[in-house]
Order: sequence, then structure tokens, then C-alpha cells
Amino acid sequence: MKPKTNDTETTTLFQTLGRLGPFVKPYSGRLFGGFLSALAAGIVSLAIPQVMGELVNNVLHPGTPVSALWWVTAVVAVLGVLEAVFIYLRRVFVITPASLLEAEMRIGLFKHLQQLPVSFHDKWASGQLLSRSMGDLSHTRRWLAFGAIMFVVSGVTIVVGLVVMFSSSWILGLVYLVGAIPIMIRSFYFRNRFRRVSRLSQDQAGDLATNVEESVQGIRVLKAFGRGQEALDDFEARAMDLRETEITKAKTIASFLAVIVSVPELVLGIGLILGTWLVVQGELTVGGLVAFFATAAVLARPVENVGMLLGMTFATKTALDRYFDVFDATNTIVSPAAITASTGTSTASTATTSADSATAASDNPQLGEADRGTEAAASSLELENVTFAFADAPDAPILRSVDLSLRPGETMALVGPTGSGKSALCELIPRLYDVTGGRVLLDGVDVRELPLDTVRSRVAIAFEDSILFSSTVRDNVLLGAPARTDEALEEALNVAEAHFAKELPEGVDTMIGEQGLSLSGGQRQRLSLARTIAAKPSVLVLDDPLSALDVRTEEQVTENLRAALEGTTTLIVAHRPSTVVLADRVALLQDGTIQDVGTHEELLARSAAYRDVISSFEEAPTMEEIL
Ligand SMILES: Nc1ncnc2c1ncn2[C@@H]1O[C@H](COP(=O)(O)OP(=O)(O)OP(=O)(O)O)[C@@H](O)[C@H]1O
Repeated sequence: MKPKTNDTETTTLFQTLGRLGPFVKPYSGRLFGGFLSALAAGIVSLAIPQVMGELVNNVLHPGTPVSALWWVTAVVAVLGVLEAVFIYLRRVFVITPASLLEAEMRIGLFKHLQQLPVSFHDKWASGQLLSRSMGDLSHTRRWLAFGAIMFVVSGVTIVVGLVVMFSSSWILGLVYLVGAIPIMIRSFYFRNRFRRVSRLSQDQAGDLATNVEESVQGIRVLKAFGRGQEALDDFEARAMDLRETEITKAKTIASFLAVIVSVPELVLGIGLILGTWLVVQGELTVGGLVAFFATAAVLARPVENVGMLLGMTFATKTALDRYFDVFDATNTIVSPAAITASTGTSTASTATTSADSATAASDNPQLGEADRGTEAAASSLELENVTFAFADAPDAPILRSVDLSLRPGETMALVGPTGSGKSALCELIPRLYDVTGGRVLLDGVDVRELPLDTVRSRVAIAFEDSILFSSTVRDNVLLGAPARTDEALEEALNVAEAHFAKELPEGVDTMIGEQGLSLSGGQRQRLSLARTIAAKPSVLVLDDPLSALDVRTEEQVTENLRAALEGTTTLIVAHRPSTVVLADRVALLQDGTIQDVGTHEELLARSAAYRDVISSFEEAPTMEEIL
């Protein structure tokens, strides 16, 4: 089960929000402009009650000329318009930076996800990554564009409003301030509760996204096995869990709002009684009392907003924690620092850096040359005492003391029982995983000591599960090709026996993949193989990429490969005797280690284990055919 949640809180609110600093810095000018506009709008709204107090004290009495009334009204109207203008300016200032920041953080996360090793993706559910790069960042944008600024402005408005109240009557100001005590106590409990429930809801939303993704991807299986109802029940249970959490969240906010709204109302009632008494005692003017109430009315909105904004701020902290959970995941498969610096590849340092081997790589003209864009000569490939264990099972190595040596241009078949670690071995070569012991050597140099770009351009791998992207046949096949020419495309399609691509409605420009034409398993495999061939690697790793082809086509493809990739070092996982026969040598992988290496005939003659594996092959030919 992939980890989905991280309930442990390791950072405070300010630490998490502080991490937005570098992202916000380029836009600090505009955001500050937005803050000033919002502040100005708050201050102007507070000035209106003062003008009204003036109106009551100095204008509204018998004998005042009507022109004075007009004058005061005009001032109030101008202040109202000014407030509206400042609110408009706040939006204008913040909308661009907030949306740009959201886009940049999203792109940054995607880039990081691309760089993170396969072992990271083994552990993380895709729905969690989706919700973190979409929903959580939208939340952050909304908070930055509105929540953060309004939170500060509301706070400032409340403080300024209190000062104004104190200046007209310290007793009334004190009553209003005392009312803040239950609000502060409630805020404390609200903060803790809301933080937990908000994290739970965002994690559950991620799980739900995973569920939708898996159900859509596996729709055929669900339908074929009549398991639609179970899938629906499972989805419904998760959706209802999320609903429960959302309700708890809403109740948490509602109970906080109940305090935050009712306490000021209560304070206002007490203020009315006290204020009237103060007016009767001659200690407060009627205008002062009116100004107090008008100020309290202006403050009602910011006080009410503080609850909602506090909730939004904590939800944003959770969203950012979830974002940084992924963003902070360290990339363990990187280029050595010394070579990175000279090639300009942007990666972190690596534990496997060695100055000697960096020199070895740059001294070796074959390995030191630029990567994509050149057709590489064959390389030798060696696995030297290799041990490998997956990160989630470090004490149960899949591969132990594996020694294997392929000469430049040699084709070696790798056979072994299912689950013996053939795919794991293949994935060590282009560093999709790193060995946990021993070394993988390309032309005598440890792959961990070569720039990652070099390794990935020298080694091309085709998987059994052929992944095609929503794009044209041309783009899919030429994905890693040094030359994106028609000739390269034609050659790759021919070798992979993928002539069908030219017969598609729009030929090689037909859209395929999830958003395009559906292809059969064998067609997908052939295009995936063509993609590997078009990459013109010096080491070709074929992890059973022909399994969906019929025997004749597979034989044809294997023959084509031998002719077209003459001089390319090839390691091919084989499940059919026809593939094995065409290889120069065969390696038998069993119980996590290489048991024997030799020609097909040699192994047949001397290895009972090999004969067992061969006879278990689905399409096992007769002994006469084999010999
Ligand atoms: N991410 C992972 N974490 C832990 N164990 C894994 C992981 N991926 C694969 N395994 C286990 O490693 C072992 C070797 O798997 P691998 O896919 O390399 O076998 P294989 O020889 O290619 O099998 P097949 O012939 O069926 O394709 C299996 O027992 C598998 O369950």
C-alpha cells in the first residue's frame, strides 16, 4: 500500500508559510501594493463613522445651513468611492502574481517529480501527487491573493478600530476589548482542531483522486469481471468519509463563527446600555456614541472574517505541508557533482561522486562526448558483484552477487523463472534504480560516475508494459531519437515490424494514446520497441517487449533487430525459445543470481535448471526444433 498521509506535524505555521518566501520574492512589490490598497480600503471604511460622528455633533442641530449637510454627505460619498477604488486596486495588484506563483510552484513540482527516482514513484499514489499539484496549489493561490492580505488587513483594521473606540471613550473601548478574550480562547482550540481535520480532508481528497484514476484505468477489468458495483461501493465509502470530514470541518468553522459573531453582538448590547448612561452623565457626546456604534459596525465584518481567514490560513499551511512533502523528497539518483558542473546539468550533489572516476569518464572519448544528438558506438556492459534490494524491503535482496559481462555488440538473452528479478536487473542499467551493492559498468566506468544524461542516452530500455503518450505515432516513436527525421522514423517502424502505423487514418501523424486511437497490445508493444530503436543507443535493454507478439512476428522482429542493430550491445529478457536461439549467449537468472552463462546449446547440454526454464516456456518447441 502506498503511503498517502503524513499526519506528523513537524513545522509551525510561520515556518511553513515562511517557505513561500523565495516563491513570493519576485512579486513582493505587487503584493505589497495589494496589501497597501487593502489597508487603505480598511482605513477609509473606518473614517466614515468619524465623519458621521462629526455630522451628529456639529451639523445636525437646528439652524445649520443645508449646504453644510451636503458637504458632509459629499465627504462620505467620496470616502465610499475611495474604498471601492482601493478594493479594486487590491485585486488588480494581486491577481497576476498569485496566479503566476501558482503556475511556477506547479511547474516546479512537476519538474521535481520528473527528476525523482522510480523508487519514489513506487511509494506514492498518483492521486496524492495529482491533488498536491492541483488542489493544494489552487488553495495556496486563493490564500495569497485574498486570505493572507485580508487576514493582515482585518487585524490592522481591528486594532485601528479599537484605538478609535478608545479615543472616543476608553470605557466602551475596554468593553469591546474584553469581548476579544473568549474569541482568543476559542481561536486556540479552533486552530488545533481545524489543522487536523483540514489535513485529513486534503489527504482523503488525494485518496479519492487515486481511486478515480485506478477505476478509469482499470475500467475494462472492472467491467469484464462484473466488479463495477464493488468499485462503486468502495468509491462511495471513500466519498462519504470525505463528506464526513468536510462536515466536521464545516462544524468546526461554524462553532468558531458562532463565538466570533455572537460575542461582538453581546458587546454591542452592553456598549449601548453603557454608552447611553455615559451620554446621560455627560461623559460622552451623542456623536461619540454614534461613532462608536458605526465603528463597531465597520469592525463586524473584519472580526467575522478573521475566523474564516484563520481557517483558510491553516488549510493553506496543510496544503503547503503536503506540497513540500513531495518537493522535499530527495533525489537519490543524480549525476556526479564534478561532471554535473562541467556539463551544466542542474542536479544536487551525489554520494557516489568520485574525482577519479569523473576523470575516467572524461578521459574516455566514447563516454565523455555529448549525449543526445549522436549515434553511439556499442559499449561493453558489465554487472560486477551486483546486489539489489527494493527500498521497502532492504533486508530481502532481489539480486545477489550478480556477475554478467556483455562484449560490445553482443546480444545476450536473460532467462529465468517469473519473479526471479529480470526486470529489476534491467532497470539497474539505465539507473532507474541504483544497485545496493557492486557496480554496473558501461565501457568499464561505473554508471553512477557518469552524467545521468550520458547513461540515459547510451542505454535505451523497452518495457513489457508499453506506455504510449497522447500524441502522434511520430512523436511517440521519435521521443528519444537523436535525429527526428522521417528516415529515422521509417527505419524504427520497419525494424519493429510496425508497418501498421502507416495504414492508420492519418498515417504516422495519427493521434494515439489515451486521447487518441486505441491500439492493440501487440501494436503498442511494437511502437514502444520502435521508440527504443529510434533512440540509437549503444546498449539496448529489452525487458520482454515482444511478449504480446505472435511467434512469427516476434521472430521477424528479432531478426530485424540483429541486422539493424548490429554492433549494439543488447540484453533481452526472453520468454520464448525463438528469441533465445537468436542470442549470442544466454544468461540464466535464478534465486537472485546468475547461475550460468553460455550459448543456448551449451546451457541445454549442461544445465538442468536451464532445461527446466526452457521447457516451462509457453510456446516450447520440440527438442528437435530447439536443437
Ligand atoms: N517496488 C518493489 N518493491 C518491492 N518488491 C518489488 C518491487 N517491484 C518488484 N518487486 C519484487 O521483486 C521481485 C522481482 O521482480 P521482477 O519484476 O524483477 O521479476 P521478473 O523476473 O522480471 O518477473 P517476470 O518474469 O514475471 O516479469 C518480485 O518478487 C517482485 O514482487
